[in-house]
Amino acid sequence: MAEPIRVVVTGAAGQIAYSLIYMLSRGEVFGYDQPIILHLLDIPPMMGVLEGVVMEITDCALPLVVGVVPTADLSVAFKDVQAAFMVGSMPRKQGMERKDLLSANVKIFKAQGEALDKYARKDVKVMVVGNPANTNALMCSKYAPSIPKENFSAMTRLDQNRAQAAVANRLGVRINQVKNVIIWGNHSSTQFPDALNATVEVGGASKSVPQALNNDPWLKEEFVTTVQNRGAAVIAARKMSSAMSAAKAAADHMKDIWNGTAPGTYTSMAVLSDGSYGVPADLMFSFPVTIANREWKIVQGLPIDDFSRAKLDITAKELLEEKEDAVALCQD
Ligand SMILES: NC(=O)c1ccc[n+]([C@@H]2O[C@H](COP(=O)([O-])OP(=O)(O)OC[C@H]3O[C@@H](n4cnc5c(N)ncnc54)[C@H](O)[C@@H]3O)[C@@H](O)[C@H]2O)c1
Ligand SMILES: O=C(O)C[C@H](O)C(=O)O
Repeated sequence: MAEPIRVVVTGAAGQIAYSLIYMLSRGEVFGYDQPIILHLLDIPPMMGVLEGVVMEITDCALPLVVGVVPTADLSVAFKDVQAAFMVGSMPRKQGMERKDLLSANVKIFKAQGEALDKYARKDVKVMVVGNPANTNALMCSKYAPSIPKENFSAMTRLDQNRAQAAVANRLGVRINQVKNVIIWGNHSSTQFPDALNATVEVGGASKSVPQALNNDPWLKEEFVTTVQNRGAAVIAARKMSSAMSAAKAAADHMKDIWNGTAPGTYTSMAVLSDGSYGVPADLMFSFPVTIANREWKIVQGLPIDDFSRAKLDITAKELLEEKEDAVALCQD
């Protein structure tokens, strides 16, 4: 058996963690032969609840879990971790935009960035789930200067999964027949869900999604707004934000970092912009990426027409504003 790896989940007593921990513990992310030591971080008032989660992990009798470290201490939580799921933060309530959470949450990511810098392995892969995820990830990496910036990403995989499911549904095909749906920009209602470059497999042949849909106006209208507002729709229905689907997306995201993307396939994640597609540099912007050897590369050369250009610019502008606010908040 391989040596165990240390994996931290923050917000470990919360909703998303409750589903995510089980997926990690089953081997769905790091592999069915990879033992893990789970570091579970939450805040002091949640230690009693976290104790219950630890009891349940024990009672699941999962052979890959060779250690569990519940803690409210950042120096313990981040010590020697190789993978970090940064979930812990406040979720939004009905009527809020995700960026309304910036003042409540960004300082959490500043403090945890500093702790990652001090205690984690330098090759740690850090994915941010807590909202506003892109800007939290940017600030987390800024406060962890000894860890390569490329090791930080923020999750837009839930949006991608939503978009892929919506396209598959519209076409009446199975989810795995649809490939290369892209989420551009912010994990917010300004994101641009783009199926214009996506493909669908029908009867062994690959076809472009716009072609398969006969250039249905749905693709540039209802599809975009439905995916942009899906998080709010779940909150309106559940009175709580998405958790099972968010945990699944977090597992998908880290699994792709760990194992790479399949040939001919790309995935979306928010990574540090290098100016590709005219997006300002130094923003955590969701791009299509391919991954090999645990390193991502932004997919280059996709066609961007005037419609897409306008959408990319709107979401980049929002991220620039969030960054400015976050920098100011972290200086307080
Ligand atoms: N990126 C995405 O696609 C996506 C999807 C769903 C939810 N989210 C976000 O994920 C976050 C968590 O959602 P949830 O439903 O699990 O919320 P939750 O309230 O159920 O759980 C959050 C947990 O974080 C803990 N926490 C708060 N401050 C902390 C800190 N400083 N250190 C460690 N833990 C801390 C809380 O005590 C709580 O146990 C929210 O910000 C939510 O908006 C993001
Ligand atoms: O929408 C939210 O606030 C939660 C989450 O980011 C989601 O997309 O479901």
